[in-house]
Amino acid sequence: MAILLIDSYDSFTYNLRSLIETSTGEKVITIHNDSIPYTSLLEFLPYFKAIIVGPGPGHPSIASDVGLIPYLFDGSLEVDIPILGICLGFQSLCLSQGCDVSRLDLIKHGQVYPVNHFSEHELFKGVPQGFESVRYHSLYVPELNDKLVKLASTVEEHNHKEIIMGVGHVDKPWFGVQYHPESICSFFGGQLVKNFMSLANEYNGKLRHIKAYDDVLLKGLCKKTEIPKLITNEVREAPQFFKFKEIDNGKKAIEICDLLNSKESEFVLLNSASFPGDWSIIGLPSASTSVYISHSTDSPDTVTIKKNSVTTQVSLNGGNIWSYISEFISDKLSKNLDTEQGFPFIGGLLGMFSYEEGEFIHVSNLPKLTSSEIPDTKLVYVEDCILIDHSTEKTYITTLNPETDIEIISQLVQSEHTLINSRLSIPTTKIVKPTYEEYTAQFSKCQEYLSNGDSYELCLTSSTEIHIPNNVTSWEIYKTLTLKNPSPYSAFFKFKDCCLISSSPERFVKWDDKHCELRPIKGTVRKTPEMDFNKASAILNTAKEIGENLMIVDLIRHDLYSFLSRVEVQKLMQVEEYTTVYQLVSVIQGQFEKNGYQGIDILSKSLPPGSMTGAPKKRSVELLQQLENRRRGLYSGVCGYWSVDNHSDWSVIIRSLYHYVDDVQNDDSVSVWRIGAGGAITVLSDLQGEWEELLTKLDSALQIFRLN
Ligand SMILES: C=C(O[C@@H]1C=C(C(=O)O)C=C[C@H]1O)C(=O)O
Ligand SMILES: NC(=O)CC[C@H](N)C(=O)O
Repeated sequence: MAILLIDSYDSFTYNLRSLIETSTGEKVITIHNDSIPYTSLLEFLPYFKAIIVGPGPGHPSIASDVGLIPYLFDGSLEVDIPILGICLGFQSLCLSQGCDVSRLDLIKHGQVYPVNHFSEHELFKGVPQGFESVRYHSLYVPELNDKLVKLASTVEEHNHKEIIMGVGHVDKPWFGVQYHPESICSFFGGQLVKNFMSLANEYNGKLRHIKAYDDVLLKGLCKKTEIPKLITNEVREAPQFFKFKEIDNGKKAIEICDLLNSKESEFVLLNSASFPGDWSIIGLPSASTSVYISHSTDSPDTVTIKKNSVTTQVSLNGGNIWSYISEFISDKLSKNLDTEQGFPFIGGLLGMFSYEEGEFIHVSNLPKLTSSEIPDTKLVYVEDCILIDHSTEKTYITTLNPETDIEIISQLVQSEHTLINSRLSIPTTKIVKPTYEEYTAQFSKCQEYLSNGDSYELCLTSSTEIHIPNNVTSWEIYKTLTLKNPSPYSAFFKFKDCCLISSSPERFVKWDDKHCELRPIKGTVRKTPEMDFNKASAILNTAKEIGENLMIVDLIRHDLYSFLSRVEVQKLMQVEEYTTVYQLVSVIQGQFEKNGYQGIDILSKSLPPGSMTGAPKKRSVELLQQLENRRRGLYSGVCGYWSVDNHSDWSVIIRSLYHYVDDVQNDDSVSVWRIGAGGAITVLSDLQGEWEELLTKLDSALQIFRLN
């Protein structure tokens, strides 16, 4: 026997599923509200003890927002099924019984309120008065009619108005709550679900016969939402070949790369020279063993491979880029090599994925960024690396290739070199920034979507173009940026068709065989001489900043719970200091299970990063696409590595510059580089504040340029 959970494409659904499973021990089958027609669902209903109708964007009266949900409440069944509606589900229940659904005058997204309950109702048994719960809603039910009884409420602080937070039907086994019991900041959510199931069991015992759980039948029902695993084969115990050598070398990663650059030796660099990344990784592509993998969302069905200087187009044969790279690496993949040195990377894939490579984006509706197709996935497989451990200041040369002569690399790295003077600033011929007028119009559109209940938070972003004369090299730009804005996830990737220079402060996901860790940043305060840590902490400890961060923490928990059953928030909203800003950071960890999903499954289904979209993710991405009407390209994507021993780390591409090979002006004498910048817009945002925040973030990279 099971519980049916109906998802309205919300970003918190799997948090709810986990809450139901852990509090009741029941199996949960999840479907979308439009997975099947209601008439087809009818034959499955006798197998379910109860239905939980989850939250979601939109309005309960809009058919495309709620799908089959209204039919559940039309009273046409001979014997009713117990139903608990949450937020949009609650509003749908109230609307179906003839109550109005109106818009709140002060909308609450990600805000904690004390809730009181009444008449000692079973639904709130064991729940104290004034229990804290998170509200994510624009709409509310102002008044109940005689079919529904008020079971809980909260009070608005601005007008002391009571807002209904819980209802029960007078003669049907239907209940609803307006708040989100599954949020990380809600209490007694599990108790509520447990109480609902006791009520449901009591009702079922008297009136319903529930059919025994039928795995095949019910799996057929949820076919649409089940995600296949990307790695299916047994991975080897250890890499086929691995060798390393510690070298005596005082050079920093940037000095080694400068040396390689001066010798025209190819390299890619992940330069985590400061907390929380404590290693720098230099990948050394080689003509014989390296493989370049490119994929463009404009040609979704093929991937371009370059190996031994030969380029081939490979059909994905019905798969996608994720199945391709998983297959590519699967015969090389081994269990974590737990070396004494704790190498994060021993060879494998290094590179990046663009925003458009993520879910829910309809690229064909967007204008192209350059005249030719741009890569949305750009990876290089390398077997030779230089690794620098910043905690011990030790340098290692590593290889997966028995043919590699580590001595040759050691000698190269150890050869005499002084850092070639970096430029204090980079000359530009033109900088095209977003305009305040355009931003104002987009900001007010965001507010409209937020107040209609279509989104709880929208990460609105802009693009700035920088025209740089071609006599300035990308490596020079990198050196200047990393000097002015050192960051934990600094990176330099130069490929034939694109280049990325990142000074990102934000980890997206890191994984090994056992865990994955996500580290969203949301909440930003500019550093000035007057702004110290304590003052910034006070600003970051307000409803606006907490709400922004909380929404993304809940969204990421959902992304992880869609694959894993053990997810933990290890840090909730801590203030961290960076070169130009203070940021509010949370850390969420998920644990992998034996023979279950792995890190690559999570990465493939969690892009774009929630901190760059807002929540609910699907609807927010769609709205942002309409609003921004441009490709974000590498900005808002991720860059990092996947080691063949299944250690992996990806950062969010922000505070970064990027360039595509065709993006040139004036007969190729000037290259166009781009920087994206933006921030989360919520109902508590103010236009001026958000605009300044955007400029602050933009400045973290823009500060290195001067107009010629
Ligand atoms: C959108 C950007 O940053 C994102 C938005 C943040 C915010 O709204 O506070 C903070 C960090 C990033 O997740 C950017 O840097 O352009
Ligand atoms: N969290 C939700 O389910 C929100 C429901 C509805 N879209 C509102 O804003 O009120």
